[in-house]
Amino acid sequence: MDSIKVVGGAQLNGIIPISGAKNATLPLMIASLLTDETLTLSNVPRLRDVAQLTQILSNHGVDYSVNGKRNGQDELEGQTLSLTAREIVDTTAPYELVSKMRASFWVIGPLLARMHEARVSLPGGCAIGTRPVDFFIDGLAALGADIEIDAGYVVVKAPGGLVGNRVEFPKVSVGATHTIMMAATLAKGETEIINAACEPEVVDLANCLIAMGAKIEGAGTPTIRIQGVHRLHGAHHAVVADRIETGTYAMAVAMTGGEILLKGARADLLHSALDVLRQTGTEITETPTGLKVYRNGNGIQPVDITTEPFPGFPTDLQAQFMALMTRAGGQSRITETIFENRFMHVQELARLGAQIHIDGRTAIVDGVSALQGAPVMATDLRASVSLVIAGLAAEGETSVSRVYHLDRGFERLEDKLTRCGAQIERVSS
Ligand SMILES: CC(=O)N[C@H]1[C@@H](OP(=O)(O)OP(=O)(O)OC[C@H]2O[C@@H](n3ccc(=O)[nH]c3=O)[C@H](O)[C@@H]2O)O[C@H](CO)[C@@H](O)[C@@H]1O
Ligand SMILES: C=C(OP(=O)(O)O)C(=O)O
Repeated sequence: MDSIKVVGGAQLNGIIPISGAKNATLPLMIASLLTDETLTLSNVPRLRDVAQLTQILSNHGVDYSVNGKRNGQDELEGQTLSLTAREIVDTTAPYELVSKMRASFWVIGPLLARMHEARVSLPGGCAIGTRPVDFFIDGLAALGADIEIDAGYVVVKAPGGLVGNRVEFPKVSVGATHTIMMAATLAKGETEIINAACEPEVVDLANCLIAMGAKIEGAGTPTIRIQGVHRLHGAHHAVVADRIETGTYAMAVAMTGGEILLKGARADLLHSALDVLRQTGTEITETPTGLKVYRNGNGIQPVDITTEPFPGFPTDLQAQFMALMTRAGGQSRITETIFENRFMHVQELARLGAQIHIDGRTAIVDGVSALQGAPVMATDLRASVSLVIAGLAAEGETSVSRVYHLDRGFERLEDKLTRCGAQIERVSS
């Protein structure tokens, strides 16, 4: 199993290209199930989750082809992925495939909308909480589906097709918003989603669905209205920049010092996290090509944060921010409100000398003047990268094991950081 070795102490200077967002790419790929024509996605990141989802989609009958190329500076550009679901050959999404990735459960919406039936295993994904699927079930039932849970599978049927309705989520859910929005595009009549997720990835999916012929208004606000159509057609869509990757590298520079241009990054996708970073003493400037992030030798100021749905501080940056706060000049409080078990990085950061204690949903971090490198274990995707950020600033060598988590969501992490002066390498065993 591969591990990542980081020798801390180097500043980061240079350019980091920001990839297309994993969390937009996955629902966009799933949207290909809604049409028998080709959906072409550009700026697709090379990630384990993307490869995994192509397997799941091909099991349903989706043909796909991938093209990637290098630009003039020998920099890899995002891939172009063409997906064609001319015929759906299987409406079952099996446990062996779905258990590896939470987002694969979302195929339930398009399969039901197009084929009027689906049998989808209950999902897996990052072990950061119980992560139930009740909002999906209630939402699809509101659109007229009969639903049964059978031996770990959600079995949905709507023999006469789905019918638009009002769907109100008790709590904001990104995945349930994606799924109901996709299902509603082919339902009869109007669907209104209340308390919809406003995340940029929902807007990106809505834009792609609109390009495919869907009638959707209000994506990016808490109320989305979808007027069902008879069929969707093929389209070309470029995946939005990854705001979590952007925030992660911005925090890495805030940690090590230096100056980085995050090429292709968009400030409007992560205002709250950038505001917090500015309060820590990091300078962030918008430029025509991306975001410039700079921190000189001055210390890191402690800042309290609470994770919230967009436009609040994202839970997917909580672990990385905690890593940064381990070196702050004082105490900070980090409150996680989205997932009940998303502090697994705390005990690993402690191995590096971080001083953190947990009080319910809040982690209280007392900044230390130095971290010391040590062997640590990645527990989930964002936790893994928080250990890399801590390792970049720790004295000596940090070895992060179980990096397969990292490969789910960070494209060429070692390569991007090495080019900016970090001492980081993958060790295969
Ligand atoms: C692939 C992808 O895009 N993953 C993101 C997505 O996950 P995901 O879509 O799984 O997360 P949700 O937004 O659905 O989860 C938000 C909260 O709602 C709860 N909930 C959700 C559905 C449901 O039926 N019942 C229920 O109780 C969850 O347990 C959680 O407490 O949004 C999360 C929140 O921004 C991010 O951390 C993940 O990176
Ligand atoms: C939690 C994440 O992914 P998933 O929802 O696929 O587990 C994530 O991207 O941080």
